Amino acid sequence: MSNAQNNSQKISTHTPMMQQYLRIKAEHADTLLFYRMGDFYELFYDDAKRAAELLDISLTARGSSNGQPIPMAGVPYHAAENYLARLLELGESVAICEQIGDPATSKGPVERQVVRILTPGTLTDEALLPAAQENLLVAVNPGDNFGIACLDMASGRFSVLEANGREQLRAELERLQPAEVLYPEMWQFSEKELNCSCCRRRPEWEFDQASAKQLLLRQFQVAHLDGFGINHLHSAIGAAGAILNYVKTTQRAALPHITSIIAERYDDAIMLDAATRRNLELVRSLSGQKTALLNVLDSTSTAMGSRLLQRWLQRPLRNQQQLNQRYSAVSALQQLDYSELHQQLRHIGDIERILTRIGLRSARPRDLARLRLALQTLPTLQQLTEHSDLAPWQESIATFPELADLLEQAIVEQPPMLIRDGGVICDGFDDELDEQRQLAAGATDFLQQIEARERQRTGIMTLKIGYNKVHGYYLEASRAASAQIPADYQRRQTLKNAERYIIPELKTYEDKVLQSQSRALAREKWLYDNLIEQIAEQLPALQRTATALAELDVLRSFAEQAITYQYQRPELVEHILIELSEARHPVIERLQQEPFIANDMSLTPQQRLLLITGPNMGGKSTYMRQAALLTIMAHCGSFVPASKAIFGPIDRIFTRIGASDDLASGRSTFMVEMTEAANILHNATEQSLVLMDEIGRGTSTYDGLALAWACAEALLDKNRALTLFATHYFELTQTIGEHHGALNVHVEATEHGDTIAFQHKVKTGAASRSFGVQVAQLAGLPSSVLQQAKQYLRQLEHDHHGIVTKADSSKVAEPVQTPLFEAQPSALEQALADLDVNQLTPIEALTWLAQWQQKVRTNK
Ligand SMILES: Nc1ncnc2c1ncn2[C@@H]1O[C@H](COP(=O)(O)OP(=O)(O)OP(=O)(O)O)[C@@H](O)[C@H]1O
Repeated sequence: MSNAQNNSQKISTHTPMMQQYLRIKAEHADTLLFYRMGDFYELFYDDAKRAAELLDISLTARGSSNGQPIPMAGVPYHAAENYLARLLELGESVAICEQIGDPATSKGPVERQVVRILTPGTLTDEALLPAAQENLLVAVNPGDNFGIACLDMASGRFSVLEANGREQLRAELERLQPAEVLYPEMWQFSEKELNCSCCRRRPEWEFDQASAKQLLLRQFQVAHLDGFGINHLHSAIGAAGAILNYVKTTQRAALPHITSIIAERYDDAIMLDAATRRNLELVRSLSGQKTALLNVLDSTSTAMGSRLLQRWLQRPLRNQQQLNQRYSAVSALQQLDYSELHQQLRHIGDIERILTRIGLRSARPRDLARLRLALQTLPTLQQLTEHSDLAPWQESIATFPELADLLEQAIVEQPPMLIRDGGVICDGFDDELDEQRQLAAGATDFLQQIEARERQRTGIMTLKIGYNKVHGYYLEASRAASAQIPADYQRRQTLKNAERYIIPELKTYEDKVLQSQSRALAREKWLYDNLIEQIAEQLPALQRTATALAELDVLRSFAEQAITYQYQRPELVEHILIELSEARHPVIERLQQEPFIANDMSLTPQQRLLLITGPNMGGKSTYMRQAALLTIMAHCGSFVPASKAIFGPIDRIFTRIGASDDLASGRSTFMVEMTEAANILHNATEQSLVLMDEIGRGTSTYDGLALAWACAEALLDKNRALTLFATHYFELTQTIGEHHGALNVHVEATEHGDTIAFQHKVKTGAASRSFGVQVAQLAGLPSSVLQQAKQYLRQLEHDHHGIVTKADSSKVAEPVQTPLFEAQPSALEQALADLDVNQLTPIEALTWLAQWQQKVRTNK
């Protein structure tokens, strides 16, 4: 039991302030409570210890209560954001408890209330959010299917879908990379399964479908959910309800920016399983040093554009009409002034998130200044996008001249961070504010006059007027000048080198200044809130504009990339096909110094498997990956690095690339490899693109070869998927490569003496050998080991003539296992071999035959 809980049982023995604290803390047991004390947020008891450890701040004690010292840690109010950001990054949630009563009129401790709970998945504050990434709150509701709801709180984008089984759930969570996941408390999920370090069990009833429906109806102010097309997604509706419940509890405010919910359909997008998403390194690389596809494709001008590009890459579309519309837009943007467009879009900034903060009434003065600039830019953007192929976007960009005017008149050029200190609203915008400000300024002038006069009167030239909260306005003089202080000065405070005095006149003006200043501030705050209300009235239209601008930003980025790196417009057809001419790998071609060798590739139902052989480092993986990356780029609407690219319908992309131990879930390299292969063989269709890189290498030669062979055969004959199959098992070039529907190709390399040169050119036909030893030499293997390897290689080649058979145990260590390909004779074969036909009568022969037929039939 925590100290705080312990103490709360004896709450009445604490000081009144501590009683208040413990009452509030009891309602937020799992959350760190930031308790406002003047200019600090303070944490007590276990919260203090935890925060001190996580933030590396000092742990002290604030007096004692109930006879015990109270552990305390505190952060200054004005620097709280930094600390909050760090805590949230570490997966903590923080309840912000503010003073809401007036200290001057309070009896006992000033009234306090939790005004917001910050959790990793519900952030909207600029300082707490990563600009270039979405920050998603996801709820998972297991039922017949796994209902998934997902909210990007900072933009209001709300979506649902249902995953059919754990594999699909994993794939979706890999795509979404949630910041926080909610699930019903009856269920058991690990952080790894949910792909998130901040998972919360929520009460079962929050996922209840009927009450979830009611919540959604109220949120969207509609009579039924038919218009959203989500009625059939029962578990997902429950999940959406849990999200709304949670967000309402944490925000403690209305959520006007969440205006609709989208049902994501699996058929709309090319499906990518979790392993494929990771392996293809679409938006993040597997290791820190590598570069993801996103990094080379992203030349967007705004953070909201960059986030949209990530969403597009993670969910490539299948609708060819929509894709063609995007291609046409990219072509149009290539012809327009896309550099100027870039400049103008930069002015737009991140209005998506600004609009959310306006909806939540938490926008800061600088948000309004940025919105003003964005609104001023809209007419130019409309002009710059004048083209028939851009009509769908141009029409969605509205201009808001009245709002732009209003913000121009109301908000100063460079407003301060917070409205609290004033100075946000322009002079001349509001008569009453001007009047209060003049009064305050007039009084300040008067104080300056007093200062000048008193210097004159006393002859103390260093005499100055100052102010602090305790003593108000005072006159300060150095202690050395004490003798010159007139009799009407009343001493208020003695410092080390100075004395502070007041005079009655000063007190009178102090009241005036403070009154007019606080009236001006109150008026300013009122005007500011009003302004936000006026903007909020137009929120839906503004959000539509923001969405169109984000899309335009991504399409503009595609156009720029296409021109800079000679990408071509893909062609989409209705029959099954992937045809690439002179294709390049979009990431490697940018990163490496050496020129990149372009290659062709053709997959059709008649030639649906390419068996790729060639030396290590020859470029097999690169060739395969580029096919998948180009397919994904094309299905986002981007042009592709190839002189020509034609795609038929694609339903899924599968990859079995590389291998790593999954120690956390207790799976070995080989187990991971086989699990991924099983997923492919169960699910790939003739419209799927399958990348199989060196399957079987995780086990012994025979098992590996056998498995690779059987997998390739199944992909060819059963799945009939479009398959790129790289292997070092040369035996497959004869068994599979010459199969109907398959083609042998190899990456070229030439041998120069003992070393090897890679041409990286893909050619028809099988490779003759592996060059493994030569590549090992390039890698710097010790020459004694290399010499030994060469000798063993000669022995092996001599013994096996290229085909793997049982090795000679007297010469090399033999892989110990039963040879899979030496089939044992079946019982029937054995019986037939044992049969002496000459000894049989015709009747016996017929009986024998009938018996065996019976046996065979019953066995089937
Ligand atoms: N078409 C190409 N043009 C230029 N360089 C290339 C090309 N393809 C590959 N490379 C270079 O060769 C390196 C090795 O390529 P890759 O990993 O595809 O080889 P691999 O045949 O799959 O090797 P292994 O069998 O060892 O996995 C790449 O990192 C890249 O630098």
